[in-house]
Amino acid sequence: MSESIHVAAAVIRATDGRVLIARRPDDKPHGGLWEFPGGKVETGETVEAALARELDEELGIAVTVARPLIRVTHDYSGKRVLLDVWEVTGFSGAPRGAEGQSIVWVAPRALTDYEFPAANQPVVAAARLPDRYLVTPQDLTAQQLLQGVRAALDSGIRLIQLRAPDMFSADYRDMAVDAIGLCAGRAQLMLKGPFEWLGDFPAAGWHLTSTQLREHACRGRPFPVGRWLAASCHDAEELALATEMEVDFVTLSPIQPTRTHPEAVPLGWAGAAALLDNFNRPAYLLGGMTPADLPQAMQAGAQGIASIRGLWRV
Ligand SMILES: Nc1nc2c([nH]c(=O)n2[C@@H]2O[C@H](COP(=O)(O)OP(=O)(O)OP(=O)(O)O)[C@@H](O)[C@H]2O)c(=O)[nH]1
Ligand SMILES: [Mg+2]
Repeated sequence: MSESIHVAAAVIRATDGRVLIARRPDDKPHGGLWEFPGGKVETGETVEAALARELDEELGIAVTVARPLIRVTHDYSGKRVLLDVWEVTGFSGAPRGAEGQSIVWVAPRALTDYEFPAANQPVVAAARLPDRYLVTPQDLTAQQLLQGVRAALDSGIRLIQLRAPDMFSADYRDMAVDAIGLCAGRAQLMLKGPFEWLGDFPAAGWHLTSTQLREHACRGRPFPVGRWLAASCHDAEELALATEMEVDFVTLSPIQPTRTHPEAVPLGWAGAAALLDNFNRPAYLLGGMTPADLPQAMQAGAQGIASIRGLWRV
């Protein structure tokens, strides 16, 4: 396989959450499309150094805080590009189009209104997703669950999976309607349930079990891009199925031993990092994770952490 071109790119985030994008000059490859500022890593240069140099050259800013966000490999008709994307949350200077390019600050959900090069779809997903994914605990009443969801929203949680494997279907469906109402405009709710329910909750995203993934992956995405689709993965084979099904993001588990699945063999940090190295979409590490694990999860190539006990406040 040919060497890929290593590119450092930045999702630059303002304190209000908006993201900076730039329009590629007409005379460059993918001219006229929008991009995350950045450019090619030079020989002997670290990615972080390349990122700092490119953002100085292209925008006239100096990076002070950055974290790895996502690495995406893409094949542009024979030319392989490795987009090494960092989230920049601290910088000095006021960004300007130093090479004459237009720049614009965009709310994360509005990023989908802009046209990016083909490699960027998972990068746009990563830029829109938070670093914490709350999964609700089992063995609670609907009232306890909704109270916990309210508390989570107040604590800043923006992505929630309504998991209640022991609840009767009718009760789960009623609770889902209430949870969708609570989350409206504040957080993205992901539901879990049979495929037959997909059409019943259009405001909610869908989180597939690994069993559903194995069963349905060959048929591709069950609904178009624009509504969030996620899947639970545990190994390379399931990650490959998630790619085949074109999910927007995954959970990868278990990282550490957990009470929910005591029989499962943990992947460990190194195992997770190795799996994510060959995976091109945002992934949340799950299994014994707490917010204190966020830096290490990001170093392992993850979007962040997913957790039940580590993020549940009541
Ligand atoms: N910076 C950047 N490059 C991207 C993105 N998406 C994407 O496919 N690319 C591709 O990555 C490669 C790097 O491009 P670049 O043109 O920014 O490189 P550069 O700043 O070093 O420019 P130069 O070659 O004119 O010196 C190009 O093939 C470009 O199309 C993106 O979001 N940001
Ligand atoms: Mg560039």
